[in-house]
Amino acid sequence: MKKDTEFFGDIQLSKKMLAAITEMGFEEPSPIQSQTIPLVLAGNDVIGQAQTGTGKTAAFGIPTLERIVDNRQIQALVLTPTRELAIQISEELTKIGKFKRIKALPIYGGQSIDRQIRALKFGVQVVIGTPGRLLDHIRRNTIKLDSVKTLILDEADEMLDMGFIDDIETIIQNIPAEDRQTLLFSATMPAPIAKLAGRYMKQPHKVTISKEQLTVPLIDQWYYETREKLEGLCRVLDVEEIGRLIIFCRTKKGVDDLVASLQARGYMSDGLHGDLSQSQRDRVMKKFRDGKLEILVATDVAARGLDIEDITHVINYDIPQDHESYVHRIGRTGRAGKKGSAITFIEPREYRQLKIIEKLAKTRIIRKQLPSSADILERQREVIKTRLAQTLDRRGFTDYHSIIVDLSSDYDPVDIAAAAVKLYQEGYKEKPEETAAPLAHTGAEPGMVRLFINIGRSQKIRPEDIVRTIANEADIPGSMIGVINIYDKFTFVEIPEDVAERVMSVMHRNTIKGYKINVEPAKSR
Ligand SMILES: Nc1ncnc2c1ncn2[C@@H]1O[C@H](COP(=O)(O)OP(=O)(O)OP(=O)(O)O)[C@@H](O)[C@H]1O
Ligand SMILES: [Mg+2]
Repeated sequence: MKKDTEFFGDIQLSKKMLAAITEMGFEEPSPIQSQTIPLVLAGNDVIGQAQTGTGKTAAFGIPTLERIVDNRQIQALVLTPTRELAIQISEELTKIGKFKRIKALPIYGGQSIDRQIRALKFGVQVVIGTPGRLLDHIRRNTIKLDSVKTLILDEADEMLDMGFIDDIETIIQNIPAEDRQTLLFSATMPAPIAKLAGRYMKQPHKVTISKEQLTVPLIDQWYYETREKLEGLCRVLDVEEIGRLIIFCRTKKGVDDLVASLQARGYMSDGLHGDLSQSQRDRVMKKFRDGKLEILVATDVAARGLDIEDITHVINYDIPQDHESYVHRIGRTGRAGKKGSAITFIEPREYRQLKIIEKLAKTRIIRKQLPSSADILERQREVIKTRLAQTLDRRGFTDYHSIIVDLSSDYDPVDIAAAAVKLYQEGYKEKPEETAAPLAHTGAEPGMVRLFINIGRSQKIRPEDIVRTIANEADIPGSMIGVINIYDKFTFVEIPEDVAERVMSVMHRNTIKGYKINVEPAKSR
């Protein structure tokens, strides 16, 4: 007889299932997977708790999809707290169910309901949804849940949290109770959840991986105490070797403000929060996943479940409201065995709150001093060294040989090279980002050039002062100068292209009301 099962660790799975997860690069089950998959396959209710990034999606996904039969009825329903997570889980389940040809459909608010209705009519076996939109479909009678056998609450504690509980109960009431299997998964399971779960679950098996520590040991965790968080953040961004980064803020406005400040300083960043349109949310997430965006600034909407490759750092620009939020936020890095760094900024009065989080998350968050100017310089030197080495390796600089040959009759070659680096470093200091094109037109009207003016801590400088100074120093009428945008410590002006060079050279290292200012072309994002 032909064998149609194979082993994943010591779990017996169908060949089709094993082929799919092998294609996904899974060789061995993770601890939560080896403990929960057999229980779920046997039809049990399960509460699964394991650290962030340890494969909980596949822990419920593999056995649930393995039990799905070949018809076009909804047999499994996954509830998630956010739209982005619904999309992500739908993608992962589609991969897991690839050879079983399982149709999974994400259903969430902000997306055309008609399109969802058409897809549901076509017939799918797994639905992954956010509670609000699911309720919508239930009320419109556009979704049939009477053949659902498995209900999964991913991020169960968040789902059962006060805000969601009524919605969840209504959804549960639409699923036949007799043969319903219920699964709860999360990295955090506060005690009251187990009690609540008792209402919906039948003799649940509780599986807990690693009781000692809620956070992942591969994540380095530290904090900075400062009253100047923006300045501190920029220093950190200048010294840390960052691949991809999520910065968490407490409020939507906080996200918008920080994005504006970072963009103005030339850091490629964009925001994600609940007030954006769904198409904006999708666009930002796509850019971030595709590596076209280095810094994602977000509210807690991005704290749970998101699995994005190579996030090297998570920064809590605002301290999280509780230890659960801390655990989930920092868990966006250090996933699937990779290393990560989690940095928290606190103001002096938030020290106690940090200590409470540290204690409840059963972790260690060490204190560090903000990088000094010397650290930043040191890092710039390293970057220059790397770039020089790359340039040397790539060749293509022979055009410049004659300069060196000419100079070497009078100077030592090592001195010439060092002087070239100094020249570069001085330029580099003024333009921290390599993308700073000379006189960038970033966002400016045709024929105009936008300049970025950093006025440091000199809060007393008003836009009129800036316009007057530029007009006087560069000898152009004030009416030619447009003031674009005013933030705390910097502002943009737009000036005609043909006077840009002059304004730049006159204004460079000038002062306004005795304060030193810094003028440079606005950088493209
Ligand atoms: N057995 C495995 N072998 C290799 N990689 C795996 C395995 N299981 C899961 N992964 C990968 O590990 C990553 C993290 O998995 P997943 O998103 O399911 O974590 P999680 O436990 O749900 O985390 P969170 O608590 O943040 O939601 C994913 O990229 C997933 O594809
Ligand atoms: Mg998850």
